[in-house]
Amino acid sequence: MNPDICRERENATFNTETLTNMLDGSAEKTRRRREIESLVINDPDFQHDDPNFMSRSERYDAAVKKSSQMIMKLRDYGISDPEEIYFYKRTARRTFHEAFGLHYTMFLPTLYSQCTPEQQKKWLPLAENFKALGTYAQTELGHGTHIRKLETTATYDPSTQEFVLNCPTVSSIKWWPGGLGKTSNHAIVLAQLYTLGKCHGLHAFIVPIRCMKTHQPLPGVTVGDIGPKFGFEEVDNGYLKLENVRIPRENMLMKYAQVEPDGSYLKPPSDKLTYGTMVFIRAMIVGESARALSKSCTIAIRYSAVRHQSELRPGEPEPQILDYQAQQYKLFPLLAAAYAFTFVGQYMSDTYHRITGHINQGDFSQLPELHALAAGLKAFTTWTANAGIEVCRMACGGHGYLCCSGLPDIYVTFTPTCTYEGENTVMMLQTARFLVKCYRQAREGQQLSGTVSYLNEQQRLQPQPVSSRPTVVNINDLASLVEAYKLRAAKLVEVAAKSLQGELQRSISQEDAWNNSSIELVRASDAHCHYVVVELFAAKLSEISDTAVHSVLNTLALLYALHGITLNSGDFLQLSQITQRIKALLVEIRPNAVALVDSFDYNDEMLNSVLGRYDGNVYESMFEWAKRSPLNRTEVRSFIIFNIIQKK
Ligand SMILES: CCCCCCCC/C=C\CCCCCCCCC/C=C/C(=O)SCCNC(=O)CCNC(=O)[C@H](O)C(C)(C)COP(=O)(O)OP(=O)(O)OC[C@H]1O[C@@H](n2cnc3c(N)ncnc32)[C@H](O)[C@@H]1OP(=O)(O)O
Ligand SMILES: Cc1cc2nc3c(=O)[nH]c(=O)nc-3n(C[C@H](O)[C@H](O)[C@H](O)COP(=O)(O)OP(=O)(O)OC[C@H]3O[C@@H](n4cnc5c(N)ncnc54)[C@H](O)[C@@H]3O)c2cc1C
Repeated sequence: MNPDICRERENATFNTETLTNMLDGSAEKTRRRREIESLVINDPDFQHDDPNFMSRSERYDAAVKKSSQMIMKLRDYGISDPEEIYFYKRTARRTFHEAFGLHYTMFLPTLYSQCTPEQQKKWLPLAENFKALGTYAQTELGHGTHIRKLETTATYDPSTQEFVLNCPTVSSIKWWPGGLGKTSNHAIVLAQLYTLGKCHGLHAFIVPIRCMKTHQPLPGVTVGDIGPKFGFEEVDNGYLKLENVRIPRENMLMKYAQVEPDGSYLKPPSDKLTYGTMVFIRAMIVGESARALSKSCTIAIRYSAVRHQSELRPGEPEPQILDYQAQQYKLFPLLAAAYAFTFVGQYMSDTYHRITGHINQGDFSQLPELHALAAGLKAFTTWTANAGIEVCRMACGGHGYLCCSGLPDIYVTFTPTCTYEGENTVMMLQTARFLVKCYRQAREGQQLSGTVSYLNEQQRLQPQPVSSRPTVVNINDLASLVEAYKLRAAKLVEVAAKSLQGELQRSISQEDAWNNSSIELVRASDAHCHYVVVELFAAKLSEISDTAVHSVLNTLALLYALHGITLNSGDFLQLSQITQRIKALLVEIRPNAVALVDSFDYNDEMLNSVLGRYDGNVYESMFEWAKRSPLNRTEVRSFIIFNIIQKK
């Protein structure tokens, strides 16, 4: 064990186990999570080669093998609780995606949420037993964001009681679905429904694409892999062209909208229910942001504790790089954000399940807020985490650029979360749409509840303009900082609403007014989400009884809030003390930095980083890893070089 890292742990002011238990929910939950993780870590079947030394095809093959092994093993262990399955899989996957990822994350959840009981009876046994292996095929070459314009059609033929599916143009070819290229034999296809000559918009259909016996593409189906990407090398994101593919009427997901045998159409209670799976994944991605950022911080902070570089004072030994204020300023606000997002992720998951419970009872009233919250927080947390991972990588200097640091893999695997499940700017604009609506309702005197209840104050504080209200009050008091964020959000929502109003007064169309105000609208959403994160962090603190853990998390929460103010200082009143206070907080966090990342409780196998190793023995491990590079298998690799040298 590296002596520096041992000393860091000895000097921590709190018990990491207590904090880990709190993050997990209880000591028992920590015990069970670790038990599940150790099933993977101690399993010789999961000691695969490092994917970085494999070709793309080898990576895909290894991912398929791993996915099928996971299915068998989960069955053997009798693990069936979704959360426990998730623990098992994320340990086995480590930083990467799994070959059957879309089956779990989108295909199955869509069947659970959008099938009738009869459809569930047919499809769930097939899907849960992996006879029907599925993906979610929505995006087309020509349209990803604007799904109302998707071109794939499903036309009902009452004479045979079938839907006929077609991708009529090149731009309508389905493009991107994970697991579509080679793995899946079924796809949930989003298509424009036509019945009795009328288009009823997007609906979801279960489409068999490959033979369940031979795995060959079915007639009318052209399907394949879209080629290498920035990351996701083990995933066969695919293309799909459907030409007159017939499926039975019962293959339309009919929990909400229905097509009767004679072709008559029954409307759903809300046409946005078809988008439900996206809301689910957006809500879950918030927690994934926390995981990617906490892993990156674990690597960068542990490494910064063992890395010595330069001189602080002449003649003295090189200090740990974690002692440089500039290094702390890079990493500790990200560490604070990782904790904040962990709590926000838990909140988002709870909120999703609570509101979905109401939706299942026929109460759709909270769907708009759920959509706005999931869209906004997905965008807010993925943007921050995405940028933060790169900061962590650069904070490790040159070694951060090596794949064995783990950071490049975390980055390339995480960065598409800013694009998939709704491109982030577009998601922020969806949240803004909800905020502006709420703002107008509040101005009309309606009482708002939930995360937007602060907009009620617009009325109370009139005629005083929001922009002239006092902002930051007490920089050492979290409640006061929450208030500052609330006022900033209220102010920026008002600015956006007024920009829209101003544009409309110039008698341009609603749509152009919206487009001309989109910078203000995105800023309003960002401020709203930032407020929600600070508020939830503060709320979490009130649940913590352990004094030492409370104290260290309070320091992190203050840092998160104050650092956010400095990044957006134009929106707050500038307070000269804030930078000084931030510096003091960095000093406070310094002795606990390693213990705070230890509390995330990533074991070495999951972290997969030579720089972030628990024992801090980074240099020995880097050398061992380098020896395994395929280029080192022979001393003379390229005979071209050999020939050149010989000619000289
Ligand atoms: C047992 C199973 C256990 C499973 C366990 C799983 C555990 C998972 C854990 C972790 C998972 C983490 C991550 C996993 C990663 C998986 C890999 C993912 C791979 C990627 C997949 C994809 O990308 S799928 C494709 C995604 N595509 C999109 O997101 C498209 C984005 N576009 C849209 O959503 C819409 O087109 C858009 C919202 C932009 C606009 O829609 P439109 O119909 O045009 O609406 P608009 O006119 O703007 O608004 C009308 C009205 O509707 C409201 N609204 C819009 N969307 C929704 C919605 N989704 N819900 C509710 N309401 C919605 C909108 O606000 C408007 O309202 P009003 O203002 O009119 O009231
Ligand atoms: C790794 C990966 C996996 C994926 N997996 C799947 C999958 O399994 N299934 C599936 O169906 N899809 C999948 N996708 C596709 C993904 O959902 C889309 O790429 C995503 O929804 C964004 O759509 P787009 O690519 O059309 O981007 P575009 O919408 O073309 O965005 C391009 C730019 O235009 C801007 N823009 C677009 N519309 C607006 C607007 N209204 N206002 C302001 N700006 C706008 C955006 O902000 C962005 O800057 C995957 C994508 C990736 C990268």
